[in-house]
Amino acid sequence: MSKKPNVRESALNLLETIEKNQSYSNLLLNNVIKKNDINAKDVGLLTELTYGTLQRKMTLDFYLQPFLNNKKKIESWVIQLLRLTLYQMVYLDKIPDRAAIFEAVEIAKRRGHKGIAGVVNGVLRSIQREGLPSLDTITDQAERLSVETSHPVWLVKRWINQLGYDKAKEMCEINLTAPLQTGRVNTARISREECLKKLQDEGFQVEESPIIPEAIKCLKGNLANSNAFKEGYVTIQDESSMLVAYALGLEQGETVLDACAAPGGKSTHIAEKLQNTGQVISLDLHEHKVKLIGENAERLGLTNIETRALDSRKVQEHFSKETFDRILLDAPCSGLGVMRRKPDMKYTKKEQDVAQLHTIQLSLLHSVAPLLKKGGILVYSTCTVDQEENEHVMKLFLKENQDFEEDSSVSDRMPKAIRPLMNDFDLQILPQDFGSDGFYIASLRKKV
Ligand SMILES: C[S@@+](CC[C@H](N)C(=O)[O-])C[C@H]1O[C@@H](n2cnc3c(N)ncnc32)[C@H](O)[C@@H]1O
Repeated sequence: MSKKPNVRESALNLLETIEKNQSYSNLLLNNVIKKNDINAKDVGLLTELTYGTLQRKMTLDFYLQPFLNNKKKIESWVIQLLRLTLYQMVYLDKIPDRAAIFEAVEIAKRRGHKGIAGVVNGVLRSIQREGLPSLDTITDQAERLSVETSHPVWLVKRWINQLGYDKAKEMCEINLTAPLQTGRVNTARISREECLKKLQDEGFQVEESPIIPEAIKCLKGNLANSNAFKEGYVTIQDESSMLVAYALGLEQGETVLDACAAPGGKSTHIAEKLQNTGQVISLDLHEHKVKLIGENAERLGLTNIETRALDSRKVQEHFSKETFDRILLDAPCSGLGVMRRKPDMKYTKKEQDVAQLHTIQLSLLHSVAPLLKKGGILVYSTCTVDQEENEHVMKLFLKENQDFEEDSSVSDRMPKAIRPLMNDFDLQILPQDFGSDGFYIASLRKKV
């Protein structure tokens, strides 16, 4: 009978799969936890080891490099094992170095042979003896920040150019920390106070968000496992995403198009804000994704959402001009604002991806624009922090669509705490602003 892998072996297996398949770390981790029925204590350690090692990959490689110089070609699983162990030695106070090294050597013996175990032991003991190489040898500012915070140098340079060094540095640093889980209370069914009470009675450590009236912070536990979630009182959503429904300035009874809607986080928020009146038409490319919107709506008891699998670049074939009071385009994007949640993205994204997205974002905007009623509001949002996908897209769209104008009243609709961050008609949230995802929201109005 095969023995269940221990936590470090599971972390090693995960790191290998993530690197080979370039699969999303968050999805893989959840699958492994479910499949191996890992207990709560070990889930914490497995998450820390996997995410931590991934988050710090480039820094760990910088530290390892001088100790690997004279070694013949080392297999990739051994490199992963060295990264994983060095991560524990450098960043985790609770695990003594000797325990981390002992475990690594045992894994190397089981997975490889005595020779490999000897290499692993030798490299780790040398680091322990000689200490880590100094980052001060890197003189270029961008390169140093890249290695120090484990972000590709093209991205660091891009952020320094767009935001300045200090903001770029803050963002790289916060990307190394674990995000807090936040939830959105379904105010069509329950007040925030009552929902908090329900969750507290279930043993969750939750509190009000000071930023958004219907948001809660979950300090301990996973809201997805709560009865309040299963019974449709709460949805797991980042606070930045919750601002989109505010920007739309919804009024009861309105007809709203959500053109890129799956899995339905924002559609369901809109439907809740409409208090189950009006109609939300939620589109996404594929049937299986659209199904998720329906499932979420059902869980939340929302009956004002209609879903369709559709390429939103073809919406004009399906809906008449000036059908909708509000349109949301929560566009496909590079996701550079959510790197904390998906650290593997740091190493898989390429600079040319950003330029390609810009084209589809604009074409989606052009397609949905005629469907908006005169005087209606079009909100464009992304979970990225890149100007090319955000401000530049807006600028081009406005230039080519003279029947739209910047909607400077959007600030009045936002929660008070957000207003100081707003520009005239748009808002770029950085993860360091209040700990939420990096996110962009712009509001445009169709001229009357
Ligand atoms: C940022 S996600 C949407 C998240 C969603 N608004 C939410 O809050 O749950 C972008 C979505 O756009 C969809 N998408 C990409 N291209 C599309 C297109 N041409 N037509 C419709 N949906 C598209 C993707 O499938 C993806 O689900």
